[in-house]
Parts: sequence; structure tokens; C-alpha cells
Amino acid sequence: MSTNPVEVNGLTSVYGDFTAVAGIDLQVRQGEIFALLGTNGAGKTTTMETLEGHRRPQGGEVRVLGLDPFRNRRRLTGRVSAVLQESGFAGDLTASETLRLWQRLHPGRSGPPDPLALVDLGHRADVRVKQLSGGERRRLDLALAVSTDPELLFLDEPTTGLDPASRERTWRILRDLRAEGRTILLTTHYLEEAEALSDRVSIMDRGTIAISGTLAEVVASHAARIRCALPPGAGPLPPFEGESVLDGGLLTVWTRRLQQDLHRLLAWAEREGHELGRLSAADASLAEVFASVRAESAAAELEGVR
Ligand SMILES: Nc1ncnc2c1ncn2[C@@H]1O[C@H](COP(=O)(O)OP(=O)(O)OP(=O)(O)O)[C@@H](O)[C@H]1O
Repeated sequence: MSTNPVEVNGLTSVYGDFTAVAGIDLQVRQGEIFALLGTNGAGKTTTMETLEGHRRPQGGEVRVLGLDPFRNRRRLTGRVSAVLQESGFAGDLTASETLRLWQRLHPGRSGPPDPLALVDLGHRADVRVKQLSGGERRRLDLALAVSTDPELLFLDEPTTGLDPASRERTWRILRDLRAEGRTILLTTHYLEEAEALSDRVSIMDRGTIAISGTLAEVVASHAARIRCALPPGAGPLPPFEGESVLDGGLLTVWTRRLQQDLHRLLAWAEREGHELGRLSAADASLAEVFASVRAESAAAELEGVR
């Protein structure tokens, strides 16, 4: 058996006769931040709920810290912390009272000495929960999660609704938690969050995993793009490895050999004495990969393939 904190093999989850998760594999490695991305209704929440031990899988095998989370929820409590989108703590308690209550509910597990300070809430310890801002409440959730010294954290859209400064602050806290050796699996709809934080990502679509890997691997699965404006009357183009389209004087080359095709273009322009306008060359972005997963999904749905 592998020692990955999260091991999912062939997970299938159904609601009645609807298959929400259709036999996915997922491995989250020790000490990494892993982002589970996906289109709406892709099956992310169902997968997370299964990993958190709230749902019994209908097929496949799920191991969290080596245990079946459905059968061993109590044994995993504290070692695994989940931060959901809605925490539902009593608004009249202060942040520190909430933390003490939480720690009483998890006896025998003590984490960092000052979890509130860890999430930059030390100065708000005596403020009632209902008086905290949305961002501060989400950070309180994180403080509670960390207070049991978890090896593994499940975070459901940890920065949804936060302003850019709060988001950056949460990212810094999550990076610090990773630096301490904790493992984090998060879902997010923000692709820039996945790009900024995660070591590896999976993009889910309609119950399956469309693509998985490090960010570099995922973007490398799609063609890079070269774009430039050509001067009027420019002669025949050089042969590119990738596909080129010339539209109204704007050249686009989609290529998996970016360096080679860029060199060909520049050498050709030099030879012909052309000045290239608005030249850009870049790998695919995660947003482009995601858009293409969504486009393929929409096309498949139109054809009724599932
Ligand atoms: N209790 C339920 N009964 C029936 N179908 C459900 C139930 N919960 C979820 N589903 C369906 O299962 C599929 C997967 O839902 P899930 O919530 O896991 O997706 P998701 O990727 O988290 O979506 P989102 O990004 O929109 O939150 C969706 O088609 C959803 O409508």
C-alpha cells in the first residue's frame, strides 16, 4: 500500500441512478498542495465529501492517511481537518472562545501554541464571531482546522468571496502550512489560485478527471501560441511545426515546439526584412486548458456522449 495521504482508486459515487463520480483515480502526495478544479457539477464536492468520510463510495477504494474514511471517521478526526464553505459557529462567542470550545471537542490534540496568531487574527481574539469580516471568519475556520495539528487539510473553496488582500493573506498561510509538512487538498473555481498555490492539479469534468499533473505538465498538454502582426504584402511564411492561421494580417501559430517555431518566424522576418508587430509567444495558460476541457465537455454533451 502506498503511503500517499490521499489514495483514490476507481472511486464511483451515485445519487439514485445518476453517476456523479465515475471511477476516478487521485493521489495526493505528502506535503503538497493539490487543487481539484472542475466545471460546475463535475463531482468535486461529492469527491471531497467521500474523502471526509461523509459518503460511502459505491465503487472503488478510498484511503485517507491509510484508512477508509467512511469506517474510520473518528480515528481520523483531528489528524484530518476539513474547512467547509459555511462553518456555522455561534456568532455570540468571541474568536478565542470559539477556539477553546473547538479544542475541548478535540481532546488530546494540540497544534500550534497560538492558532489565531498563525492566521493573523491574534489582535481579533476578543471580537465576537458575528463582528468579524467574511475574510476574518474564513481565517478563523482555518485557525480551528490547524488547532488540532492535522497532517492533512481539506479546504472547500477557501478564498471564495474574499477581497484580493485577504486572498493573498490566505495563500501565504497555506504556503506556511505546506512548509510545515502538512498536506492540503483544496477545491477552487479560481484558476489563478491554483496557479499561485498548487504543486499539482486535476481538472474534473462530468464525473471524470479530464487532466491531471503538475502545472507544467498540464499546460504542456496544450499547444503554446505565437502571435504577431505581419506587414502588408509579406511573402510566403516559413514552414512551422505547428498550425498557423493568418487572419487580417494577424498571424497565430499553435505549436508544441515553441522555441523552434519562434526561431523560424524570427529568422524568416530577419531574412525578409519584415518588422513584426505586437509579437507575443507563451505557453498555454491554465485558463486556456480549462476552457478547452469545458468546450470538449459541451461538445460531448451535445452529442449525448456520456
Ligand atoms: N444530493 C444529490 N442528489 C442528486 N444529485 C446530486 C446531489 N448532490 C449532487 N448531485 C449532482 O451530482 C453532480 C456532482 O455534484 P457536485 O456537487 O459533486 O459537483 P461540484 O463539482 O462540486 O460542482 P460545483 O462546482 O457546482 O459545486 C451534479 O450533477 C449534481 O447536480
